[in-house]
Amino acid sequence: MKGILLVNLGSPDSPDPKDVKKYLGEFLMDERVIDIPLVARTALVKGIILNTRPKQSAAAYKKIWWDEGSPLIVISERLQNKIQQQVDIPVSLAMRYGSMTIKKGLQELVDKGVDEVLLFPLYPQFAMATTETITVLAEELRQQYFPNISIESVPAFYNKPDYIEVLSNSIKSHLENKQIDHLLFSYHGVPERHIRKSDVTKSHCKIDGSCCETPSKAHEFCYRHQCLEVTRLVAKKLDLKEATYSTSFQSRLGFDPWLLPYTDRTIERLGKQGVKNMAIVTPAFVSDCLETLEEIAMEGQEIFHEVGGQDFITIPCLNDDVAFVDLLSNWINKWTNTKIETT
Ligand SMILES: C=CC1=C(C)c2cc3[nH]c(cc4nc(cc5[nH]c(cc1n2)c(C)c5CCC(=O)O)C(CCC(=O)O)=C4C)c(C)c3C=C
Ligand SMILES: [Fe+2]
Ligand SMILES: [Fe+2]
Repeated sequence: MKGILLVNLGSPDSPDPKDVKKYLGEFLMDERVIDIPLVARTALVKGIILNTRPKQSAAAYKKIWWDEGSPLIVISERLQNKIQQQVDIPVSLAMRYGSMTIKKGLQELVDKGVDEVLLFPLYPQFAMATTETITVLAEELRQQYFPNISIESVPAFYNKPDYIEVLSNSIKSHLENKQIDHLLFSYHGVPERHIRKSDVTKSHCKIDGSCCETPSKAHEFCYRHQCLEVTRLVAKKLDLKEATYSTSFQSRLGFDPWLLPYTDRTIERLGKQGVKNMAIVTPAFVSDCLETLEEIAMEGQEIFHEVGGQDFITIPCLNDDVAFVDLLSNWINKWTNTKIETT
């Protein structure tokens, strides 16, 4: 029997610094997130980051935490429940980090009689630190604990026309009757090094002005290309004029060069250049989370107001919107009957 495992990033069990430290320890010790040799990674994460960051992150989590729990997890559960109502096969939910493990999710499916799993990383764009770490871990767990099941993974869906349509419609509906001067597409950042590492051609990704627009096999695994494509395709669909939108990357951690331009500096620059009303959309996240509710909706807004900006509209993620539920359920139903199309 077929079954679905939706996988998102995960959150701490609570906004308590102790739980945040445990969660960050697991997350940042992942070799696909902080991709340096084990000894250096341990020294950096356990010796430096975990001594200071958990307190700071816990304070941020406290600002956005809901009575039901972490927004990212609550929203992912709502999505799972709504999809389950539209498909005939079992749908489970797991998180890459934290208590809702992929192992438990696979076990739940196996207990229901599933032996063919469609692994569905909830990320529109491929990244080593998201899609790849999920698929690699799921395969390791399969080999070790579930050798009698098969796992097929849903690839990044950043350029699927029906996804672009749902995203564009969501943006349009949130901007209805609003006068905005600029729409910023802010994606989670990654270190530039991750882009080069994921380049299957080993020579295409120069992270310059043009490589991401020059067709290449590398783009199947190029996070930067896939982010820029989402912006381009949505802008085309919504007929946005060139100077009225742009792309930036948020949530930088550490001192390595990450993808440019940075979101916080872009918001500041836009405000200083006289943009009075701006909107911001975050298409690397399908569920609202710390990075959208705190870093963008709170910190981003504060930066914009400090430099003279006025209206700052944060467009919610697709979350459990009916159109997004229909989209994912449609893809799942197609796979249930045949095989899902790959990009
Ligand atoms: C959308 C995809 C994401 C990518 C790519 C990504 C890369 C990445 N992240 C860090 C470090 C942190 N990320 C944190 C939170 C966080 N990151 C994502 C998504 C991506 N991360 C989400 C959805 C969240 C929010 C989780 C939630 O519970 O709401 C954090 C924790 C918060 C903080 O202290 O800032 C860290 C740390 C790195 C190093 C990285 C590298 C590629
Ligand atoms: Fe992150
Ligand atoms: Fe590129």
